[in-house]
Amino acid sequence: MQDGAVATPATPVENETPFKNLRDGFLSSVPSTQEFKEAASFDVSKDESTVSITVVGASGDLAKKKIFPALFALYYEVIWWQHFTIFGYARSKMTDAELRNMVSKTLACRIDKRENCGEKIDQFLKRCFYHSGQYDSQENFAELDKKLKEQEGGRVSNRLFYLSIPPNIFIDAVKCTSSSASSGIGWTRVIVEKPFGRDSDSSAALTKALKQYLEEDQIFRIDHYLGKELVENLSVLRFSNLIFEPLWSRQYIRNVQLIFSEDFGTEGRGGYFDNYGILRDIMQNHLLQILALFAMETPVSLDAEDIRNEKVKVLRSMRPLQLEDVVVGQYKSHTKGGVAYPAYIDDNTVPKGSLTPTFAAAALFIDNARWDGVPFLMKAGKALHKKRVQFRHVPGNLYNQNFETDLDQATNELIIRVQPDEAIDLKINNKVPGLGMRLDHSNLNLHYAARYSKEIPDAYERLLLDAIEGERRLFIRSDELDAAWALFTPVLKELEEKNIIPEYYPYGSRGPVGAHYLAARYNVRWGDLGI
Ligand SMILES: NC(=O)C1=CN([C@@H]2O[C@H](COP(=O)(O)OP(=O)(O)OC[C@H]3O[C@@H](n4cnc5c(N)ncnc54)[C@H](OP(=O)(O)O)[C@@H]3O)[C@@H](O)[C@H]2O)C=CC1
Ligand SMILES: O=C1O[C@H](COP(=O)(O)O)[C@@H](O)[C@H](O)[C@H]1O
Repeated sequence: MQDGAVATPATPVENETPFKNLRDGFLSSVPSTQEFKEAASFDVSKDESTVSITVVGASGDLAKKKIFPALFALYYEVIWWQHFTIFGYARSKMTDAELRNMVSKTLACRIDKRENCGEKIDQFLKRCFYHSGQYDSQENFAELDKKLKEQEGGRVSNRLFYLSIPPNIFIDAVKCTSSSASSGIGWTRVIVEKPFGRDSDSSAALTKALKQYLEEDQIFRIDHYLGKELVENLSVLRFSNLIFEPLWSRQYIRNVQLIFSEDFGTEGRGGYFDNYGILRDIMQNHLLQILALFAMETPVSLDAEDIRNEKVKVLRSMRPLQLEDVVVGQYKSHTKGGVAYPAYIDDNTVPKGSLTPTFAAAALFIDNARWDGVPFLMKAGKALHKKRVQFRHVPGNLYNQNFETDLDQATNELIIRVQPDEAIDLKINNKVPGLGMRLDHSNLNLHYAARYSKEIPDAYERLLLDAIEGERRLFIRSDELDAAWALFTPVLKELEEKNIIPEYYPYGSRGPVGAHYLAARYNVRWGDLGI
């Protein structure tokens, strides 16, 4: 709490909530065996069944950076299923020992952070195996199936395949998985990584192809932003606080801003990125998902289908993005403090003369009774001056100029910082103490690091646990995906067909000035990136 206004209770909320199930205890403490037994509803058949997780593309960047560390964190925090196996699968030749060595390197940085971590890593690695094969070989997947069966030891087998591979080989891998390596009696689920196509047509084709081999409820389309703590908290903030929900409409909210800013370029991923650009990489998925959660109507229940129904409804109420409501940019080289930062096109995996946007700002509108006329402004960019993802909404002002304050400055704002330093800030106006009447602006804030001692789980931990539990709430349904692409496809086509030249901005800057003109057109000033 800033400005020393009100004392907060000394006991953190986490200590007031007794352990109820594995998720409640998740990351706060490792549950005792007794607690684990009491949480039997978590996995009723844990003695008889097995869970096998196969990371397809195990040699790749995402597997090393996110998936194996998340699996280990789940293992460390949740004791986990008595019988579980993790397989890496890729074309690279590796033995089990080499995979374990690779995984242990990715975990090394965690060792000193957690109690008994080294011991836990050793136990975890013993459950990790590797099989080398082609992504389109039924025979190689049948070999994997055989190895999985050996580990499953005749128990009911539940299998999760995480497709951490480039999109052009998704379908081959799904086909082989479903025909040669799916589980017999238990469930088989497949996590699919973005990008889910490049536009409406390619996305529909991908969905159609996936559905040749899988039912919709077997497909878990991951958008890792939905697994981020502050994005999860958005619905809680909205629907459990009476002070917010009545204000959540055009009547009180002037504009909503969703800002994604990275302080590094495409570094090493230029080949992938150039085929997609920032609108597809960040806006059409991560930012639009946050927008949908922010703007949807109250769902009938917290069930996955009820929430996803509301998200689809709000996405379908939106106007497709118009070319005049988009500004695109691309970073150029810049030297600062004697260090030369490269331009996007200096990346040797990017084609010469590429016009692919690394920055975009956009204004979107929802044509429904709640949001009619409210601009939802998005800004996303790489190689900017700060690393920050946040969104804010700006309600109208109740006071007027008579009180020696800048009217625009005096609006209330709710700022939700997704990362880093997760925080929620509510900007309020208050009177400066004294005999006069002068207004000041202060923040009521919840800074997670100060409020909670527990480590915030990585989005991939939450999402992997959800997929294993069959919880679909945070995964994208195919009709959601169609609705999201319908909003972006026309403008993406226009940008490409008209060869729109991006505005060039220096690496490490605040991005193109065009973003400010776009916001100004809707009478909006971008919020400062700091809270
Ligand atoms: N990396 C990231 O931060 C993010 C990635 N994603 C998505 O996750 C998925 C995996 O990403 P990432 O790990 O970066 O991908 P990689 O490029 O590292 O590829 C993963 C593995 O797939 C195999 N592979 C790569 N290219 C080909 C090819 N042309 N043909 C056949 N096999 C190939 C390689 O394994 P081998 O040669 O051993 O078979 C490689 O190790 C992608 O869909 C990506 O879009 C999504 C969000 C973030
Ligand atoms: O999906 C993607 O997300 C990352 C940013 O993820 P974060 O969790 O680190 O915020 C982005 O760098 C990448 O380009 C994109 O594909």
